[in-house]
Amino acid sequence: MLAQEIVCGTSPTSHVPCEQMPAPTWSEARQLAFDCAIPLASASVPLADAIGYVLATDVTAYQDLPHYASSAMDGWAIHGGGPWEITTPGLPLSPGQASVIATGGLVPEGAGAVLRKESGQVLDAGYGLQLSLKPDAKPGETLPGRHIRPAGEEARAGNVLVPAGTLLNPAHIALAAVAGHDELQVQRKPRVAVVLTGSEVVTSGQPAAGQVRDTFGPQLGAVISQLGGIPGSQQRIGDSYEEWLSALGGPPGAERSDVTITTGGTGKSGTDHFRAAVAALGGHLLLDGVAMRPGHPAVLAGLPDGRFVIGLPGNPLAAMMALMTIGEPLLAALQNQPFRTAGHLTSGADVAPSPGRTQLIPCTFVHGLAFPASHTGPGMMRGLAWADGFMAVPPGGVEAGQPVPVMPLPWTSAWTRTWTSAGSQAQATIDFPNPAGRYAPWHG
Ligand SMILES: Nc1nc2c(c(=O)[nH]1)N[C@H]1C(S)=C(S)[C@@H](COP(=O)(O)OP(=O)(O)OC[C@H]3O[C@@H](n4cnc5c(N)ncnc54)[C@H](O)[C@@H]3O)O[C@H]1N2
Ligand code: MOO
Repeated sequence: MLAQEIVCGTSPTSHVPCEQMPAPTWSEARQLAFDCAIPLASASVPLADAIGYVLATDVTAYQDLPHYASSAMDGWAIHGGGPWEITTPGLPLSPGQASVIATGGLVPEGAGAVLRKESGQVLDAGYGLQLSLKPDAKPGETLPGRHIRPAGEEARAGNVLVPAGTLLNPAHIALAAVAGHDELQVQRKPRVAVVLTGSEVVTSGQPAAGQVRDTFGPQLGAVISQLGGIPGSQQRIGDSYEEWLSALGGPPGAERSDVTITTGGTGKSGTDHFRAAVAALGGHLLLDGVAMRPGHPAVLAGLPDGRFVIGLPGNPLAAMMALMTIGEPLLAALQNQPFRTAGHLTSGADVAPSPGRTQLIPCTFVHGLAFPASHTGPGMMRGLAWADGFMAVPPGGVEAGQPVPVMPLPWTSAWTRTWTSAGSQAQATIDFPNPAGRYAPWHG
């Protein structure tokens, strides 16, 4: 859903056309992509379906957890120090009485403790069964509260068990079930359609000269899911304006996406139609180019029906860096997730300056250092394939030993340990919890 105030470029207040403004920096572009969306509506879903969604409303305890005092052992509920006369289970106990109880059973009124089976012995006393402590029973077995799980020891009625904003994992769902919830209110996930463009793009086998093998079709669905979206339709078109118009307009009656990602056609040649098609559909550009490399021609637009369109450049690495710059914060905002700022690691190598633009370089994280990968040209996938994240090297470059902004990739363990398990917004700042592991902590 589009935010009410849509801005372009670096001005927060005016509606200056994008082309008249300097391209925003990488950080500004990320912030702008985040700020231009408001969260999608929430919906109530059955517990099991809520895993992987962001919780929209706190899950609270309807009653104390556990809601009654129960036995932690198989044995006897006892009143007093023994020996005890064994009575009917479930009835209130008077001093000197005991009754059989199973693990999880309701502790009867009057019971001060539970004597576990191994610690007691039963004799027929003639007038009834009598329970006594075994001589080898552990000390303290009859002390008040022994082997009783008191009511409310896990939570009190009204306590917040899972705060709104949490990305729900299976254990959260189990906790909600324990607390008596049947459905949870979750943030709707954005539906993301993909339009792959380019008549030179082929989808199988080895491409001939002048053709390229499609790198986006096989990976984008998974990356969209990893960013919290629901992959929708995937359409392939050539390079004509008519095809662009009809693909962005969408087939009549088709389920509308919240976001459409296009690939290619962000340049300004005769076969690049992103901007013209958006304009013809009554849309407007929210971002037109970013001061970064690769990926500088990336575009973000809004259509009158509330849809966002992300224009990824055709070059494969450029497209993925543009997706992390624009798509990642946009999808986070639509899901009511916090804005994710870059962390910092120490650079393991010098990176030369590139005046006026941020260099996005796939890198590996080794013992707290970030090492730029090789094979990171805008059209290459080889460097990214082995990377843990990417460096966002400022225009002035970076020297080995200096801190450099870094971000994890959605498919690496670094991402899992920083962001997808972040829970509440307050916990969502980047912090590696395992400094002893391969990934050392980020510097602030
Ligand atoms: N005169 C200029 N030319 C270019 C500029 C510029 O500033 N001035 N910028 C260059 C940069 S940087 C980029 S990035 C690209 C952006 O190009 P487009 O978004 O218009 O993309 P295309 O021209 O359609 O394709 C570029 C490149 O990517 C290949 N491609 C396209 N789709 C796929 C796919 N599905 N899988 C793999 N590869 C794909 C396509 O064949 C081209 O090689 O413009 C530069 N030019
Ligand atoms: O920005 Mo292009 O994205 O360098 O390949």
